[in-house]
Amino acid sequence: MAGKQQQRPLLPVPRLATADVCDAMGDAVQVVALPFSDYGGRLDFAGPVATVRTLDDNSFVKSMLETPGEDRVLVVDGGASLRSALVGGNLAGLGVKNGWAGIIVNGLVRDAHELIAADIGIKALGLYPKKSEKLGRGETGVAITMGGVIIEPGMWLTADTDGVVVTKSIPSL
Ligand SMILES: O=C([O-])CC(=O)C(=O)O
Repeated sequence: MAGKQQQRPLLPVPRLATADVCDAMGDAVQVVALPFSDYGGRLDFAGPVATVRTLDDNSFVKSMLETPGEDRVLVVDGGASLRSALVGGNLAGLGVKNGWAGIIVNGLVRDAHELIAADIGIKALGLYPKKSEKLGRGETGVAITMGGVIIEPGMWLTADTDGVVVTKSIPSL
């Protein structure tokens, strides 16, 4: 008897697909070309960008997530460091509580089982069990360069399982 074929779970249809944004807006779209994986409970998220730049210190990630998110996306340039996790279950929970749409980390995160249960988008380069320092290093509200793209606060970011794209303003398709 033939066994039942195992099917991969269906992905939700994005409200605004990054592929459609790319097709419709051409050169006005920049793809953040980094090998992100999804860790949050939301696979599909978008909003105005807020930025943090830091290295192995998540003080500013926390202080930003403590402010009202207003459906923004926090983009964290962690310098692609593989030495510590910049976001875990507590910070993800803060992001949910304060109304952030998502967190994108050019670096690592931890507490995968908590992140997946959090109603927020979280993309990062990978997982790592050790937390970062909290010594107040870093800056916020600055232009950052990630995946070959300059990302400035106030730009519009669209993310889904295909990837991450930024545009100067909200895409109109
Ligand atoms: O506290 C940290 O540095 C990161 C973390 O584990 C959390 O957000 O729960």
